[in-house]
Amino acid sequence: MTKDALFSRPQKPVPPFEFNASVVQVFDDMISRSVPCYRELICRQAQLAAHYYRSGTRIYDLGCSTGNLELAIGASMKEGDQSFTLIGVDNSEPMIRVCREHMEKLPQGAHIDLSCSDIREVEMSNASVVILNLTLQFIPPDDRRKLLSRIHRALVPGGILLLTEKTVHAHLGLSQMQQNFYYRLKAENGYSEMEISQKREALENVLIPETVESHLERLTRVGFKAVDIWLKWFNFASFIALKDAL
Ligand SMILES: Nc1ncnc2c1ncn2[C@@H]1O[C@H](C[S@+](CC[C@H]([NH3+])C(=O)[O-])CC(=O)[O-])[C@@H](O)[C@H]1O
Ligand SMILES: O=C(O)C(=O)Cc1ccccc1
Repeated sequence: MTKDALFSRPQKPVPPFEFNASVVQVFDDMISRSVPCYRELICRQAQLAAHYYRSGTRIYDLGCSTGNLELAIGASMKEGDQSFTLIGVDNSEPMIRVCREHMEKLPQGAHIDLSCSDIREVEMSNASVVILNLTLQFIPPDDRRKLLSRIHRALVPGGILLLTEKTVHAHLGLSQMQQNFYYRLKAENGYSEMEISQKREALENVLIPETVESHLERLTRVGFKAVDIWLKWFNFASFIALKDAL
């Protein structure tokens, strides 16, 4: 795994963050050192996907990156010896290229289609599971409700959305405390003050977090009947939203 040192040297100015070939090359190191509980997120969301998957339907992984969830879902399904159909979508061509290489490791029975597209444009239907794992935060806020509404419509009865996001808190003091603990985690994971500061600048207006309350309100408004927060770490939250209350 290539170590992420993309922000270790001074950049003047720091360019806006993008999922280009340089980021893809260090992505697995970057995300595992920058997202708290990342391995837990991958493992449990894969198990949840296997639990709720219905034969004859689809799983959509929106913002699939290098395919970590695809591989974990394959492993979880293998336990139940299920074949499944998964559509992975990402608009970064280098990401999809690496994801395609990783799909070679999937067990028999996995039917994976990868699409290099914008998730706001992708057609979705007959889904029992849709996953937005750290992706909605990169979608302009004005486009988020329409996307979530399309996801809700694409789900079959009993279908679920798994949504994980970086968040902010409505109370300024709590928000600052959460951010301080987050930057402490990054420092504990080996990032320098310069890397933390330059990454923050690069993500300004690129990664736009919202409050937990905003996510809950929007999920209910687009029609999800039951929502739970199954994991939370300071300024990161993972939601499971059920299309029906059953
Ligand atoms: N409009 C868009 N359309 C399609 N893809 C997009 C768009 N905007 C961003 N992306 C893609 O969304 C992904 C966000 S990373 C997801 C991690 C992954 N889910 C994982 O489980 O490892 C999260 C992170 O790096 O913090 C990147 O691959 C982008 O190219
Ligand atoms: O929010 C941050 O400071 C991050 O570093 C999150 C992140 C992780 C991986 C790619 C892009 C952003």
